[in-house]
Amino acid sequence: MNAIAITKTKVDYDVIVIGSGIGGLVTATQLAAKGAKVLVLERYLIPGGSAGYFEREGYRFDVGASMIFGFGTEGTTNLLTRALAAVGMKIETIPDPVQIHYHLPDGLELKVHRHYEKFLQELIAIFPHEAKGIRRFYDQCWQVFNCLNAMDLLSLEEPRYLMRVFFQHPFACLGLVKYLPQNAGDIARRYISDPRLLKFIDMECYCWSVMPASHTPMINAGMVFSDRHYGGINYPKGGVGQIAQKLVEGLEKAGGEIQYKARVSKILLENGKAVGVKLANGKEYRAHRIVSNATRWDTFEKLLPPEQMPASEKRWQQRYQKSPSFLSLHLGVKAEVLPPQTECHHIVLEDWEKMETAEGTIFVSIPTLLDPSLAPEGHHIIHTFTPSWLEDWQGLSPQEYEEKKETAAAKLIHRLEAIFPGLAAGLDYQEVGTPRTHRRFLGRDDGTYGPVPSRKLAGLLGMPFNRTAIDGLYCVGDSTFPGQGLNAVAFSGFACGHRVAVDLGL
Ligand SMILES: NC(=O)c1ccc[n+]([C@@H]2O[C@H](COP(=O)([O-])OP(=O)(O)OC[C@H]3O[C@@H](n4cnc5c(N)ncnc54)[C@H](O)[C@@H]3O)[C@@H](O)[C@H]2O)c1
Ligand SMILES: CC(C)=CCC/C(C)=C/C=C/C(C)=C/C=C/C(C)=C/C=C/C=C(C)/C=C/C=C(C)/C=C/C=C(\C)CCC=C(C)C
Repeated sequence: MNAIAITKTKVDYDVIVIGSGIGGLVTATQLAAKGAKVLVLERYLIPGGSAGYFEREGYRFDVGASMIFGFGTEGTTNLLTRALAAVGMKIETIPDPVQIHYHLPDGLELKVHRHYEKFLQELIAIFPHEAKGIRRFYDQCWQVFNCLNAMDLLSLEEPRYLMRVFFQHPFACLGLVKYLPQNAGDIARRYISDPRLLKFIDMECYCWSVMPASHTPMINAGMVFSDRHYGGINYPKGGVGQIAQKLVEGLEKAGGEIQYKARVSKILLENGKAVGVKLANGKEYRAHRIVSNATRWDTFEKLLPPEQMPASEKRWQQRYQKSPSFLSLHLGVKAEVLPPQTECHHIVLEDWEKMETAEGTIFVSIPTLLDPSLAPEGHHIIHTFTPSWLEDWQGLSPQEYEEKKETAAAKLIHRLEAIFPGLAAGLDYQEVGTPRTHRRFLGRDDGTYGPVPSRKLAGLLGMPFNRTAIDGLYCVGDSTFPGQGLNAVAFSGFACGHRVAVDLGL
């Protein structure tokens, strides 16, 4: 396919996408499927970014979490299924019967079953006096989800789409308009008063938004708290890395291109318009539209001159801050370490005061319980991670850095012995990642997990869509509406692809 020729200067592509995270790849595949000439530039060796993988001694580890939303088969919110289908791809998935097994302070033990009513019964059995409030809160989440799940999910920056969707689903649209400025904590407090139950709701939010309920947008809570029972949590066979691999396969089949080890060092501007990119190796490519899947901090402070940062970006940086990064422990363990009936995902916290502190909450994923092929026979993967800030890992000598990693890993393993007795003795392989690792391999400023509100905001209202103040430049991924999460960045990719396609007249 030929690039659309508008200017006299040679234009190599219709669209260049910087980065092959799931946000970037969904944008690229959506556009390639519509006939655009697309190039994806990825600085690393494989695609996927936070949803990538690495292999060591017979284990295939997911870089990020293994709890995947968006692989349902019904409705419109199954965005990973739909993104793959758009380029003729499909992934076999394995359903997870329990989203999370919580191990919380004061013996609060609870499983979030895929079956909604079973989850509610388990929660109500612990808080019988709040039975009504529990139902009313989670039922409101369903109202949000049902609105979203009724409509085509595309760019909210495209007036003709908004008009169409409003005429097709007026009540669903008005429902969403009502929830857009709200946070989950305010709605929970309307129905629930038990402080311990409210702390539980905080943890329900924190474990994916890294913010308590008061700072977690209700739209996102509605998606997560309902889709886990609707489409469910489904693990891609062969590991999370399969999602990006298949999207790349589909991209190439649709005529798109991807280059690895291609680090973009600069977005090229002419008369204030983004017209191309320059790679670290000096090569330059030009395109009609540039999409950045790097974080907004990386895009506007490193790929563009920071002294020319648009006022809207400065305002965004005041509203949102970088969430912590993670200390990640990738463990290979003997199978007998896991008690029978162990669930795939766990959250461990011993003291409510520490939920948001560094190395407070522990997240655990054991993907081999769903797909045993990811580890050598008789072994499992235990991926455990906990919030950690870059500054705690800076200014260390190589030896001090190694020692700090060892100490932090030993502390985590010791805490995990509470749910997996014998873990330390059953270790077969161990690799520790720090915020420095995330910064280096994912190219994310300070290794951040993504933006979080720096103060209480009105739900999702402050989160920017895909267009930026710079003509021809778009952002996609978790620093755009609606934020972190694979299904969330897939939405951002659908929206970005849609907006760019309309702008290109495709
Ligand atoms: N369970 C889950 O839902 C789950 C699991 C894993 C990851 N995640 C989420 O995925 C989201 C991230 O997705 P995303 O699409 O925003 O981005 P991403 O950070 O995953 O991907 C960005 C990509 O851009 C590349 N890149 C950065 N700068 C570059 C440059 N200058 N030149 C070339 N390439 C460059 C990086 O190498 C990376 O591959 C996060 O929110 C994360 O939490 C969620
Ligand atoms: C027209 C008118 C009037 C109006 C209009 C309105 C409208 C239409 C609106 C619309 C809106 C929309 C579309 C929206 C959308 C949204 C979305 C899609 C959202 C999504 C979301 C998602 C999410 C948030 C997800 C997330 C997830 C996550 C983050 C996950 C994570 C996980 C992890 C980390 C795990 C951990 C744990 C353990 C391990 C335990």
